[in-house]
Amino acid sequence: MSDATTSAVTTGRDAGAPPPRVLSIAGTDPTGGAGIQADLKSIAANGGYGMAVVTALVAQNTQGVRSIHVPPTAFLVEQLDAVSDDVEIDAVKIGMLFDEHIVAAVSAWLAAVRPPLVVLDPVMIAASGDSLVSGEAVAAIRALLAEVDLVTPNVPELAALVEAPPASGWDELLEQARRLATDHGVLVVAKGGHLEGPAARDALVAPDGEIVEFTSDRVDTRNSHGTGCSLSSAIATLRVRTGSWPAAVGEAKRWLTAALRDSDSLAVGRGSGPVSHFVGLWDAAGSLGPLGAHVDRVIPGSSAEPASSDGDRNTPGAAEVERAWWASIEPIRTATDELAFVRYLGDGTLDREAFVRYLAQDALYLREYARALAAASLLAPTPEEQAFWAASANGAIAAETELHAGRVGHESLFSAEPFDTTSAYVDHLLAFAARGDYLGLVAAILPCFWMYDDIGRRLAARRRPDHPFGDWLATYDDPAFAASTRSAIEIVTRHAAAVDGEERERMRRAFEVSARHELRFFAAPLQVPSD
Ligand SMILES: Nc1ncnc2c1ncn2[C@@H]1O[C@H](COP(=O)(O)OP(=O)(O)O)[C@@H](O)[C@H]1O
Ligand SMILES: Cc1ncc(COP(=O)(O)O)c(N)n1
Repeated sequence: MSDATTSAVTTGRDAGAPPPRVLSIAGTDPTGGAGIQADLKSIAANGGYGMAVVTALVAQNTQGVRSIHVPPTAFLVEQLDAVSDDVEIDAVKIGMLFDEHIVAAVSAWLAAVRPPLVVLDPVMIAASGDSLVSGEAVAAIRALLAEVDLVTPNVPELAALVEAPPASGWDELLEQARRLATDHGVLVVAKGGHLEGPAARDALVAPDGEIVEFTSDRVDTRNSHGTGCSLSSAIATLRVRTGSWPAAVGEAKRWLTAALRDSDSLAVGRGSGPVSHFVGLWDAAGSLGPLGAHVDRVIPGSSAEPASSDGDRNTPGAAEVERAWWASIEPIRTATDELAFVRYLGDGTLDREAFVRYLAQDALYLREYARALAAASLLAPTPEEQAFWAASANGAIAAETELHAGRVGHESLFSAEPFDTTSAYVDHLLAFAARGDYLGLVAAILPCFWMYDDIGRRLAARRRPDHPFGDWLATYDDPAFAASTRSAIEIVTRHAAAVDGEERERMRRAFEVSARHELRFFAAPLQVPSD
């Protein structure tokens, strides 16, 4: 299994490569929220070409499962062969397998075809609580783990696979995931959707025990039908596109959270409804205006009216801006993750002097960053934004600087000279402030929130009792900072969605330049400063 990060999720299409051809092998949901129907939407929403082989037909809706019809296994094999005899498959996502006969047929097909990537969602129980597997299936699914790259159990599925009671907390969930990963030599995405608490946490756990955590705010909705199906299909698709499992899981979760947030807008069914798979795309399509906008010829005598052509057809919504901007800095984010400084900080092997150099630069940076935030408050068009930036300025100067001073001592901190990388970053921010350019300024401010929050989550997950930088890594795991990051993203992307394309691109460039400054900032402590 290679983790080399190659192509980026920067565009809808990856240069030179066809869209990933992703096959879902799963059951059906006629209401379109789970199973194969959800998989096809998820694959498409994440830039792949979806294909589907049906294991079982399920008469279900948002309220529950009514009955299950399983076609003969021989027909399942015919469907599988029909696909693999003709199409080059880039990734397979396996969902509902229902019984051991289906598991055996899929297992034999995998052994013969050997698709490059296999993700297994070990579906056992629908969100409604109904069982989707028969008696012997769990043992057969456990045996199938030897043939897959990554498995995505929820809390009860993980418990069934490791033959333990369902985890009641995060640490217990991680422990079970570690056991499953080690025992079966498989990557595990342990999903914490069923746990309590304000955050929805998932973790990617490797057989060697390495854990990468992914956290989002818990969306207040009952529309969790098909979240597991959608997540696993997105991961399979994005793994092909990014070449990296952590990037694929992170991107998939980010997309799913946006789709959950928009789910109430769908109004499908009276139970636990589907997520809004095409949230970004529909935001963009919404700007096409009323249906009929594409009528470009009116035949004399017909009653058809040409639709109004005003409005910017390419205007995205805030969610789409969020996704596009984050994707546009994917190579920068990956390069940051791969920096020796970040890796050594995570595994605890970082040289202490380099760590102190980093703290000193960070303290110098934060003083000026606080000024940039204060300027954003000064220029803000609404009292809410004014208050948000002012509170962030306060947070940056007070809490963070205290934190640094507590570690290194005021003297060595403030006697340090700024590195060129620090000065360049600060100058980039303050130039927007000096020009009174609110939109450029807040776009430039955003990566410090967003990238720090993103990297911080992964670093915080590396903590262990004897970690030399353990107390520092713990500071990255701050729910209040995660909440501020979310607010900052929402403020900036809302503005970016409201301006014209040229202005939006100017903002995105300010954002991207700051992202590059973040990369250089993290690289600097291990580089010999130039004169
Ligand atoms: N209310 C929620 N808000 C945000 N993310 C959620 C929520 N519920 C579930 N998720 C996410 O959806 C995915 C599926 O999670 P989970 O509900 O645990 O699995 P399943 O759908 O298989 O039962 C995970 O990434 C989880 O973190
Ligand atoms: C055919 C089928 N497959 C899977 C699920 C579970 O969906 P989820 O766990 O994603 O809510 C489902 N309800 N129907």
